[in-house]
Amino acid sequence: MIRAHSVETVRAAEAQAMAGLPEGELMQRAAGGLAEVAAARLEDSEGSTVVGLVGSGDNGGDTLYAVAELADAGYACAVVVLADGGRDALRQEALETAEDAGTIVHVAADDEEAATQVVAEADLVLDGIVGIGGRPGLQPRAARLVDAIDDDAWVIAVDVASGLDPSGETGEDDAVWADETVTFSTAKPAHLLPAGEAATGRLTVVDIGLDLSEAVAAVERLDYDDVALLWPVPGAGDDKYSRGVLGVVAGSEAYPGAAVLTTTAAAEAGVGMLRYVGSPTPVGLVHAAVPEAVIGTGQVQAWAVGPGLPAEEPEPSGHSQLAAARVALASDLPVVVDAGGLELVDGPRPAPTVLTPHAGELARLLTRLGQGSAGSAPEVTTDDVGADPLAHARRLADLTGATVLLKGATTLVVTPGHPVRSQADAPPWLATAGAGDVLTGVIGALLAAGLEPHDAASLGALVHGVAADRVSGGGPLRALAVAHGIRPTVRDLLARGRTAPV
Ligand SMILES: NC(=O)C1=CN([C@@H]2O[C@H](COP(=O)(O)OP(=O)(O)OC[C@H]3O[C@@H](n4cnc5c(N)ncnc54)[C@H](O)[C@@H]3O)[C@@H](O)[C@H]2O)[C@@H](O)CC1
Ligand SMILES: [K+]
Repeated sequence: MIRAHSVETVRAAEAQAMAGLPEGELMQRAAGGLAEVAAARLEDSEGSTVVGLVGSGDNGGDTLYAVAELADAGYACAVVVLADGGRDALRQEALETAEDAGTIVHVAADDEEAATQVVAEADLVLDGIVGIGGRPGLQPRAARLVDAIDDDAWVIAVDVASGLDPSGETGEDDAVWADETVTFSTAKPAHLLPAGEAATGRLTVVDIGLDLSEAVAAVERLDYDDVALLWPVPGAGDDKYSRGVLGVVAGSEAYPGAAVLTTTAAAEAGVGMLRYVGSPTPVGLVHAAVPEAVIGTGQVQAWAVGPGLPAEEPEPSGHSQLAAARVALASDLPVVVDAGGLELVDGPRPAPTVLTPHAGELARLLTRLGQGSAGSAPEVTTDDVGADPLAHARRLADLTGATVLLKGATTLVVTPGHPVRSQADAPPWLATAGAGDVLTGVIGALLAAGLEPHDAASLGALVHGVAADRVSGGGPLRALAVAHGIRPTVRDLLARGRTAPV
């Protein structure tokens, strides 16, 4: 699992580490790790010129010491001072070390033209304008210099891409767009959340010795090795019932395929048993495509409700299906609710619940629930959710007490009382009709096996994304192929867990 810690947590760990170390030791470690990564990238790209953009804080200090090491190693190095107050505002010892090693110093406020030229010519740029002490946005001069960076240059953000909100709460267009971020001891929320992830680029964590083992993470991301830890694997004493029975209420005369996709994915995820509830056309299709499924209601351990369910415009043949959906939602069993099923959600349920909206569905649901509780809450739009996905997912989680899985290039899983999970495993090709139905089937299978909603949703998102990646192989995919990719993906991820060193 990748964990990101808040700025406050990192600063506390830093203070604790510094208490037992000589002054400046942490910065030396940070700068040393940074210089090592930079040198490796220069070697790979046969680059020779380095520019550090430096601000007044410790982020600038890290950068100055790293540039000094690169200058010592023979690279042609310059720094561009962006701190208000120029040279005097920098850490003097760090500046002297860089200059002694042969670094040329330009003060942007004194000669912006010369500074712009040196930036434009660099093969590698170290962004040390601001780090975790930064406020969102760049000052105009910094923005102009960042604009001057050559498209072919390798841009390394030191700790956090300058201009981002380190907490990843608010998005910011005016930020350094890094190819890589070198951060220290732990990821920061901005690296893993939609508001900052794209500007972060590749994330490289350099260990500087902060102890965060007991610290609560602000954001988590499951990785491949977590599958073996979390995936429900049957034991010798299990039978189909003990492994979990999933009831699927999905598909309709208008959208019969959703039933096939959801049940196929649940079967591929290895559910103990499947029950399917629907109208005649999808029943026929499920019968043919997933012969393992039992048609009709019966005892289940969890429900998957909603893909292809026209809850707003019920079909004449779908009344008993809609009634089954309402019974499932009113039950004390775990439920994953998607698409049409979300129209039936009217507040908290007393049992484990996963809601899987995309941005538009989340906006509609918040508008509806917000109006219900506050009387005159303003309408929430899809654009509102797009601009601030985490806050809106949190709002729905708070209103319903449910786990909210907000789909997107980065999928967020928000459960009250848990660190946010953020998964970015899928290729953009997965943005295709039916992909959500597959995800619902996988999460349903995991809930039926007894996983907590937070784990079921994030593990489901991971496996769904990895399966899509494998199926795509860099090209188009279709949702049914992703559903069929779930089984080999889980098998290989479990095998990876068995062979991983203990
Ligand atoms: N906390 C830690 O554990 C460690 C921190 N280190 C480095 O120290 C950094 C944090 O240093 P600081 O706390 O000095 O803070 P920063 O270096 O992030 O920047 C703070 C300074 O920038 C100014 N500023 C804030 N937002 C700005 C903006 N948008 N535009 C222009 N100026 C802005 C502030 O007024 C302040 O003077 C980390 O990101 C990391 O690079 C490392 O040296 C090693 C360990
Ligand atoms: K930075």
